[in-house]
Amino acid sequence: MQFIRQTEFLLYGLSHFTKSAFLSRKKLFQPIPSNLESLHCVITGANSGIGYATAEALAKASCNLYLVCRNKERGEAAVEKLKATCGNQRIFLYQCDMSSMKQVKQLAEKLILEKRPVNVLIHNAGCMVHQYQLTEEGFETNFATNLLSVYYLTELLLPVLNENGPSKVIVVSSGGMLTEPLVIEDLQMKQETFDGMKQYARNKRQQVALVEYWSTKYVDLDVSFFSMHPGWVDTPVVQEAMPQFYKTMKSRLRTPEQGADTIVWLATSPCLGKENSGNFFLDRTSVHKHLPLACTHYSKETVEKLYLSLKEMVASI
Ligand SMILES: NC(=O)c1ccc[n+]([C@@H]2O[C@H](COP(=O)([O-])OP(=O)(O)OC[C@H]3O[C@@H](n4cnc5c(N)ncnc54)[C@H](O)[C@@H]3O)[C@@H](O)[C@H]2O)c1
Repeated sequence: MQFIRQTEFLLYGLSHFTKSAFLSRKKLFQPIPSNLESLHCVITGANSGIGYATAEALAKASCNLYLVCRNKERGEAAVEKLKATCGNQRIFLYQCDMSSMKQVKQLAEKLILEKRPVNVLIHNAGCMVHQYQLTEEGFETNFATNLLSVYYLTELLLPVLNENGPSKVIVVSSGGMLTEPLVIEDLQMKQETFDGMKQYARNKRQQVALVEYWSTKYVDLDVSFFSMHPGWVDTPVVQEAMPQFYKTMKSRLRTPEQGADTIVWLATSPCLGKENSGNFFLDRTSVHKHLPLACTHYSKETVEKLYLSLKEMVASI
């Protein structure tokens, strides 16, 4: 089955995730407006790659930005560069290691205390760590960064998002999730040989399922939920974590700006709301979450179990 999934994924990716696929679809895209002062956007992992390109496009669109970065110096450099190049002074830095739930909680508390009227939450920070590595709190690192923090920060900021609605939660997932079914047991891969790439793809599938779940659970809140795939993009994470893929695909990879395009569109388009909540996007289009032969479908009950496991894990933080 894994062979079928990988082959199907590769063929689909070569025709949909490359730079040329983006350029052919871009012809239909409308420009992003430049007067979006009413948007208050939190972006995690905002000092490099797709996160930085997202911040740059939103800064040019006059949005208020709260950049969440792990490293203070790199975060400050990103803020200064954005202010200088975009002529937007409403850009603020929040230092947070997203693999630490304690820090994620402090981040949410700070945003609430400072009364930041957040109405867009972009979960962009992500990692693919190949070694089995635990955080200080005892969580496997990929799981903590890619999934648990996404769950936790969203839940903590929901009251703020609702109060300042219509709001959007955007999760930067990955097409790699198409190669994995929804795993809800052994979330930290303790019971099998650790495989960082597999864990990353599982986390990305779990993100997509969680977004779907939130869209039905919080249907009465003034918040919509979206997941997306940026395409195959030339960024540090691809260079470092997937060197062979990077070497083979380098000339076909998208620029970070091209990868950020759908995130920026999701954040800024007034046409997106409850009717599209829970959907998975690629190149400004809602696309399917499963490959035809991959047998990756799951039930709502399964996602609910995942949700409850995550809830239990952060209960004592
Ligand atoms: N590049 C691609 O081809 C591709 C494809 C699919 C999905 N994605 C996703 O896009 C997102 C952005 O990745 P990118 O390609 O721009 O790579 P990147 O390495 O440039 O960006 C990842 C960002 O996340 C931050 N980050 C990682 N761990 C963190 C932590 N514990 N706390 C705070 N920040 C942390 C990094 O510092 C970095 O700024 C990721 O979620 C990634 O999974 C990328």
